[in-house]
Amino acid sequence: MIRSALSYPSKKNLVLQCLRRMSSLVSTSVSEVHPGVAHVTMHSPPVNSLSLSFCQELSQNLQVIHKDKSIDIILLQSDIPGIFSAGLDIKEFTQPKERLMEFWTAFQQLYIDLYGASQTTIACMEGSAPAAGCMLALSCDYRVMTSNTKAKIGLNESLLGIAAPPWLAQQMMDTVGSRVAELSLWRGTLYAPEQALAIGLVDELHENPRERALELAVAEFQKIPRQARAASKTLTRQKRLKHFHQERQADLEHFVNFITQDAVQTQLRGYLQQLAAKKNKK
Ligand SMILES: CCCCCCCCCC/C=C/CC(=O)SCCNC(=O)CCNC(=O)[C@H](O)C(C)(C)COP(=O)(O)OP(=O)(O)OC[C@H]1O[C@@H](n2cnc3c(N)ncnc32)[C@H](O)[C@@H]1OP(=O)(O)O
Repeated sequence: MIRSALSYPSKKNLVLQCLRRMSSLVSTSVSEVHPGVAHVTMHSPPVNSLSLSFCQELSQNLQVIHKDKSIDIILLQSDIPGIFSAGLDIKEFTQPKERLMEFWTAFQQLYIDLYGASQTTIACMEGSAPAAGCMLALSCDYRVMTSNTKAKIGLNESLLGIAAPPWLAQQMMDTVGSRVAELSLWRGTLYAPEQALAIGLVDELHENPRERALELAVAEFQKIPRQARAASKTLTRQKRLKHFHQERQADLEHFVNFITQDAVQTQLRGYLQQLAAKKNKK
């Protein structure tokens, strides 16, 4: 039987709660929901867009959990209805160079901390996950998405006049195959849940992704020896991570050079205006 977080006022739980209270961190919370299973919950309204501080905070929380040997499964979720994460905070793209570098470095680190986690990670998506929101999901080991057709997932960067970084494009290729990824990337396709399931971008649809993820964690994944799960991950991810570390500095320079181009900045401003206009029409 699955019990609620409050049923487990374990030492671990208290440590995690104290850590959160002691820090000024506010956009993510961590709680042990079942022995060995931690929820990492994103709550940065309105849309969980990944700003510099949000990336840093999420990373910091993941690093705390990584060191905690009592946690072997992480469930990544959002408490904003209809949204998993809107991806990178587009306003960050218009900042001065120093800040852009800090921002991208934090985003790279978040990828390392999530994709490279030794624990088993499950993305519980109750809403949309465009672009870097999709990166968060792709970095997890398993993806459960809502069956609500309003939710969308995919890499829509091309529609902003930009392109996904090579390592994110690679994650898409690893997950759905080269040809589907290639088409998705240049079209900027955002998939409805049934389509995402059909191409293998998500693993399961469920009316209640949180409930399903916890059930999977306890009834299925925890039954597989922890060290075997971690070793299997190493088999498939180590090469990618090694390459990423080798290319990290070049990736940073590439990002800054690309995003500061006048044509790109014009496109991004136009995209932000489209978002605002869409909101005004509601
Ligand atoms: C070889 C070439 C190599 C190139 C290397 C260069 C690398 C460059 C890489 C750049 C990588 C980018 C990855 C990204 O993540 S880009 C971000 C992409 N994200 C999006 O396009 C999402 C846009 N948002 C939406 O589609 C919708 O908001 C939503 C998530 C579906 C939610 O819809 P909903 O109707 O609920 O909400 P609203 O649209 O009304 O939005 C509410 C407010 O939130 C603001 N908003 C939304 N998304 C973002 C965002 N990503 N960043 C900042 N702000 C965002 C929106 O403007 C509203 O704000 P307001 O209340 O102030 O009006």
